[in-house]
Amino acid sequence: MRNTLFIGGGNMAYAIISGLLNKGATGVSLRVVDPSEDAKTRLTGLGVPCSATWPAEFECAQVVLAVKPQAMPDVLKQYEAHLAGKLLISIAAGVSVSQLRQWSGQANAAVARTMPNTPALVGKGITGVYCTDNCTDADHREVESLFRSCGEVVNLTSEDDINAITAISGSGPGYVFYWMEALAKAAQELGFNESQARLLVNHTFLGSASLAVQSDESLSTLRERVTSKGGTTFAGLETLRKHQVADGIVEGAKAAYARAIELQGPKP
Ligand SMILES: NC(=O)C1=CN([C@@H]2O[C@H](COP(=O)(O)OP(=O)(O)OC[C@H]3O[C@@H](n4cnc5c(N)ncnc54)[C@H](O)[C@@H]3O)[C@@H](O)[C@H]2O)C=CC1
Ligand SMILES: O=C(O)[C@@H]1CCC=N1
Repeated sequence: MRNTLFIGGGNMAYAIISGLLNKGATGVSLRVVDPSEDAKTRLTGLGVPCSATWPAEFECAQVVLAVKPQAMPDVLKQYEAHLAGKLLISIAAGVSVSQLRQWSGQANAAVARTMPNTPALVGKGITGVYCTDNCTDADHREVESLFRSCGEVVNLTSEDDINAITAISGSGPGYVFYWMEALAKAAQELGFNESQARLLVNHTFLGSASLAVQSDESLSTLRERVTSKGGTTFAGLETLRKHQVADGIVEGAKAAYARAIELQGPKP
């Protein structure tokens, strides 16, 4: 693995770095630049040096851009002098390749625009990867192995697919936790205490997702297997349908996609 500098050491950088360390990378090949004391404490705890300014002594051919989309223009301007000739690996939602090139002052930068998700923290993430044409085969391999260390990788050939994947798997854990919270609330209303409710919900989602991963059958078939005619699941699902829950999920994902496009701004 190449030496890699992370710009931004917040939640996602922490998740990816944890994955890399779990797969055998060492703090020697990684650095983080982040002015936040919190980030420094957490990353130092992992054995990865984190400094408030660019670590001049650290040589690297690639940087991971892991700051908030709104901070990206200023951050790229701030570090412009250090970025020349480096592979830029962005994880930011709704920040386009052309914006990254413009703000970093490198019209021809090799860029990997990616979209991971928070389950990366436990090695169960999924990351969409789009590489510009001027990325080398070695660049592709580096980016893929970076994200394979924290889960699955899906290679994409169109940049817009990154916005679509943001709406599905990037934001997806947010929708899943929203649903889990609601089911845990129902469990408590039916008399379970908080920790029992959490256990029941955690294992219902974990078990269902594991079953779906291991099964060749469609999601509809798996759902039908649970649903006895005139039984309890049928009653539950009928009520979900009456409340148009499926439509709400589809509309929610579309709203996330629209927001990714909006963050990206007009095409140059
Ligand atoms: N949280 C999520 O589920 C996902 C987030 N992303 C993307 O990851 C990026 C980071 O998100 P989070 O980690 O959630 O945010 P975060 O707020 O936890 O981390 C951002 C970090 O950037 C640091 N930072 C701010 N200004 C800086 C500067 N000038 N130089 C260096 N570091 C600076 C902050 O101190 C902070 O630690 C965003 O662009 C987001 O779109 C992508 C996939 C999933
Ligand atoms: O909500 C966001 O904008 C980021 C990107 C995907 C997940 N979290």
